[in-house]
Amino acid sequence: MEKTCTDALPLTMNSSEKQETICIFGTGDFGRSLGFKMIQCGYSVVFGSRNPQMSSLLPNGAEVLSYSEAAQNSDIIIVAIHREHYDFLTELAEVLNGKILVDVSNNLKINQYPESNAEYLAQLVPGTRVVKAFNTVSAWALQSGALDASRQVFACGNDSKAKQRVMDIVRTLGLTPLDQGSLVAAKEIENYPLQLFPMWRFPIYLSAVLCIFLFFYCVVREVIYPYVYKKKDETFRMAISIPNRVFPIAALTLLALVYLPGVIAAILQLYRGTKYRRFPDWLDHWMLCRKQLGLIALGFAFLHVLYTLVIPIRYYVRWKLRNITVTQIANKDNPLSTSSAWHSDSYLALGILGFFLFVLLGITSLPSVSNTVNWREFRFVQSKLGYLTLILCTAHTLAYGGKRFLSPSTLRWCLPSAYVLALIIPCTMLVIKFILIMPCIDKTLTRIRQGWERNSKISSALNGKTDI
Ligand SMILES: Cc1cc2nc3c(=O)[nH]c(=O)nc-3n(C[C@H](O)[C@H](O)[C@H](O)COP(=O)(O)OP(=O)(O)OC[C@H]3O[C@@H](n4cnc5c(N)ncnc54)[C@H](O)[C@@H]3O)c2cc1C
Ligand SMILES: NC(=O)C1=CN([C@@H]2O[C@H](COP(=O)(O)OP(=O)(O)OC[C@H]3O[C@@H](n4cnc5c(N)ncnc54)[C@H](OP(=O)(O)O)[C@@H]3O)[C@@H](O)[C@H]2O)C=CC1
Ligand code: HEM
Ligand SMILES: [Fe+3]
Repeated sequence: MEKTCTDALPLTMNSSEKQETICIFGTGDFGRSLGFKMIQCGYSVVFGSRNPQMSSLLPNGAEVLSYSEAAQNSDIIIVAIHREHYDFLTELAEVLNGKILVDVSNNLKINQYPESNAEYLAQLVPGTRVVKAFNTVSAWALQSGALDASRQVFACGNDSKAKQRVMDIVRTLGLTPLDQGSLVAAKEIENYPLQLFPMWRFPIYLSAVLCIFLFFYCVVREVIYPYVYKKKDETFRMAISIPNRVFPIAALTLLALVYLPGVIAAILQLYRGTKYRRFPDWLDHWMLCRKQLGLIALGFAFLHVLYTLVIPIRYYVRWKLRNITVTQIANKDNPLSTSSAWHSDSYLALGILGFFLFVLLGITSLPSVSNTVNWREFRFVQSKLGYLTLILCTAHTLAYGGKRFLSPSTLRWCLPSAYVLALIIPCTMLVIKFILIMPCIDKTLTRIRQGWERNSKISSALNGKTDI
């Protein structure tokens, strides 16, 4: 079992077990934090610095020398210096010859330089073996131990032995090394910490546009229309009842958009008669951000449930109930309508069941949970239960609308009730999916997915073409 150091107290190592000496160039934030962590894990650390006497705040137990003296103490040198200050390393070429240089640098902008910092370092001191690593770990996380977000260390390098040595150090520090191949991958690794939720951008924009559109649609129907025709001020609806239309409709629409690409992908494969041609980029990207779409949809569903919980305590609802009670007393008999009881209880029950499965989908997408299930189990939950969630939530909305569906009395300026908008994508989707799972079609699709091709001659000629 490999020894790794999590956040243990400095280990007292007897001399025989002393681990190798690591040299760190630069006594700045990152150099100091990495040195501190390394000493904690039993390494001996020698810092290289421009002013060894002046360096303060260094972890105790560390030695600090000039760069060239420090380099002679180890064959692994971690260059904790900004790329802009690499030039002086050419003067150390002789003492660095044959050593492993670990480039930990990041840039301020994506693709700031034509080549990666690691490749630039390899050009500056060609006699060394450069490995890229540690740039995705923050100095603060190293120091505070809060490594949850950045426990993964992407590593790459042309010399596999050197890369292995560095990855062993990563493991000893309790981090997770991910081998990304040769030094060519350094550019991507350097861009990685600069991206800001790359997979969330499209889903967030789409959700924002959807919510804004739905909000104004409901304001037109439920605030402006009554004001124009009945001079009634219903602006208070913008606080609870309109958001409690916007959020559930957005939740249902986004949930349908999670499963729509799978349907489009299936239709594409049937149309092409093969699974061996790439999906168009827009479909690829859509497929890749389904998780984010699904989680945003779940967030909206939660909001909808919270807004629904407060319905009975709303002043407006209590005022309405009081009025109904008064009229009921006035005209005495008002027998229970079992059909209305059935109607309201059934749509609520469908909503609760749909929401339960929705939450289950969200839980299985937590890495700690999805890592414990195999691919088939994951797909069963995400795909099969996902569709069941969609069916239940669509049925909940249909039942909620009941007989009002598109009845002329609900149209306002020809605009149907908002919930009708929620039904467009899910119902279309479910109808197409229903057709796709017809045995005759499903059998062909399954064969295609198992590698059968309608006409391998034509498709081999077409192979590699990307779009339709
Ligand atoms: C709350 C929530 C959380 C979610 N979390 C995640 C998550 O963590 N990770 C995630 O990936 N998704 C997540 N999703 C999105 C969604 O549940 C999954 O992507 C789900 O797998 C989609 O199922 P599908 O049947 O539409 O598509 P898939 O099962 O992915 O299939 C899509 C298409 O891929 C092709 N295909 C599928 N299987 C094969 C095969 N064996 N051979 C060839 N082609 C094939 C077919 O064309 C198929 O139509 C989440 C959704 C929600 C609502
Ligand atoms: N800070 C962080 O969280 C992370 C930083 N990194 C990377 O680590 C490297 C160091 O970052 P960080 O420690 O924050 O930077 P700092 O500016 O805090 O420290 C850089 C160190 O480089 C040394 N250095 C050598 N030559 C020069 C020079 N000409 N001008 C200035 N400094 C020089 C200095 O050490 P001395 O004075 O002893 O010579 C200085 O302390 C960078 O490449 C950064 O991208 C990567 C991941 C996270
Ligand atoms: C605990 C679970 C749920 C309960 C108790 C519930 C309850 C309700 C209630 C009471 C309404 C009527 C709201 C009103 O008249 O103001 C409603 C409407 C609606 N619900 Fe739910 N719901 C649940 C879950 C869901 C989920 C998971 C979805 C979709 C993903 C959803 C989608 C909708 C939609 C689209 C409407 C119509 C909104 C409108 O146009 O007014 N609901 N729900
Ligand atoms: Fe810094």
